[in-house]
Amino acid sequence: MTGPELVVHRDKELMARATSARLITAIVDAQAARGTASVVLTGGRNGNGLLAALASAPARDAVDWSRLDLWWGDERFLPEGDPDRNDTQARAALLDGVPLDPARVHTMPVLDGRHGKDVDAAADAYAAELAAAAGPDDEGPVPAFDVLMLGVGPDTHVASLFPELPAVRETERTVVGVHGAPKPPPTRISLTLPAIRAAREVWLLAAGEDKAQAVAVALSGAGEMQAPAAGAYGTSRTLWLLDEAAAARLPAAQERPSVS
Ligand SMILES: O=C1O[C@H](COP(=O)(O)O)[C@@H](O)[C@H](O)[C@H]1O
Repeated sequence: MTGPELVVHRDKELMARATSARLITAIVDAQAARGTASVVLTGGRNGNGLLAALASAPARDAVDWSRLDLWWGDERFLPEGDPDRNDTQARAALLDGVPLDPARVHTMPVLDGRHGKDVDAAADAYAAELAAAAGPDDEGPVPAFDVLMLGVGPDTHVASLFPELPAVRETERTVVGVHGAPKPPPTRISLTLPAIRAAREVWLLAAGEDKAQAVAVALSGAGEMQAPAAGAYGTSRTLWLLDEAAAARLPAAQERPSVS
């Protein structure tokens, strides 16, 4: 377990641009060290803002997109192409504009696809895909992702792990079907905390004053059942990337100077 490091940016636009630069560097470094890189994408406003910033960053050409594996931390269980799916939004923001290898874009299953309406079977299938990608050096049935990103919801949810729902209590499975999520749509697929914790680096993204309370709670010793974001950390690094509005309610001891 790694303790959280905080970086506070002036506003959400700057946060998105700085984080896209950080992600480019992380991918290039991983590709230089291991030949390939693996990144877990998040949905939501901050995740899509970051992808849009990356799309317009000149340094994006430093990435070898054909040697990048993309996974998702969670997905809204909706039909393929639905505008509310996280993968649809990620394609529009970035993925359709870069030369990825389609075989390395590991989207989560769709409603009415191979598993019909059975979200639990769909989650099991994604777990099997992750297990097949795990190598002998990886601990357990998930790859050691280079960077796993999580948008933090105003209720402290990350991925589709909502406070007090069974998914956040999962200790064995790496992917679960989520039923009755308080944020629409109610049926989702999510990585679990054990899968998230297999990542080398976990980056938690939060911008805007509606995230300030969640950030303060998660970073003030709350339990992961009440505040799932508190249970998300990486094996090498746990980085909270915030804007000033989201950092506004942190205790003074945790505040960091803004970067411009
Ligand atoms: O529904 C979801 O919400 C969270 C947070 O989204 P935000 O718009 O409040 O930033 C997101 O991280 C997750 O992937 C998504 O499915």
